[in-house]
Amino acid sequence: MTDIVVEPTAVPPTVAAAKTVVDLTSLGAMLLSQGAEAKTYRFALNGLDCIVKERFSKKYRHQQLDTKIQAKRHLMEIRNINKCRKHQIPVPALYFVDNISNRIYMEMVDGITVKSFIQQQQQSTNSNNSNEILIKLCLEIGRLIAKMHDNGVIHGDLTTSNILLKNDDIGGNSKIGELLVFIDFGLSYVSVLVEDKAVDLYVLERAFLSTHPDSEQMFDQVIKGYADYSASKTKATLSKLDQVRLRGRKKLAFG
Ligand SMILES: Nc1ncnc2c1ncn2[C@@H]1O[C@H](COP(=O)(O)OP(=O)(O)OP(=O)(O)O)[C@@H](O)[C@H]1O
Repeated sequence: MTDIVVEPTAVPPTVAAAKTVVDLTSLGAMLLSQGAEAKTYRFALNGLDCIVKERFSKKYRHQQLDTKIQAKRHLMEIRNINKCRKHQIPVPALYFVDNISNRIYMEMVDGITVKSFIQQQQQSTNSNNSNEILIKLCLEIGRLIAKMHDNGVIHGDLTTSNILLKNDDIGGNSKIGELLVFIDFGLSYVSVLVEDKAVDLYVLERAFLSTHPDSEQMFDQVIKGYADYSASKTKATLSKLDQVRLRGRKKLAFG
């Protein structure tokens, strides 16, 4: 049986039906980054500026296992981006999905990572204004994560690199919350368990503290935003977070 791979180019379907997956760079895509599991390209999809995320094989893994893991992460990423979008949690729009090449063609967010933004603000000379902006930003991050959890989505890899901030006049910071976009849902899954929600927050806390010096107060604002979303819905998760932290400290101390 011949595999049919449909490439979203302007070529006629007879030409697009190919036995092998076409290298994106040969279609004019520009490689932006290569992570542990996927490559990210910038690509013009019939004139539409987009990002293509393509999962690649890990040669050290058993091939069948690798294919299974790739397919699962690809599927979870699509499913949970869609779920978030349905519930008005900001994520890129999905334009096209290819389940054979494991490629996701999505909206290109014109902006920077929250990681870079925090670093810029921490170096700013107007520290009062920067603090105010960072407080608003962190409150909103917390609120949106609570909303994601309330809708059953666990991100699985929350870091300040996996949240983007759209380019805008951030100096007029009243709408900073509207500029956030969550990406990288490859490790996401669906769960309503407080344990899973608490671990999701703990992963973000570790990322904050290891990436940004003196960020304890910023993370406190994330927690405040999370709690403010709905005290009744978030209370159990936040008390579980204390237990998860304790476990984390014991693990660090005793291995
Ligand atoms: N929709 C998007 N718009 C703009 N930039 C994006 C978008 N999606 C991803 N990127 C950029 O590509 C980078 C890698 O994307 P992503 O985190 O989804 O892939 P990844 O390979 O899983 O990364 P890593 O292994 O480093 O976690 C992001 O840090 C971001 O800079």
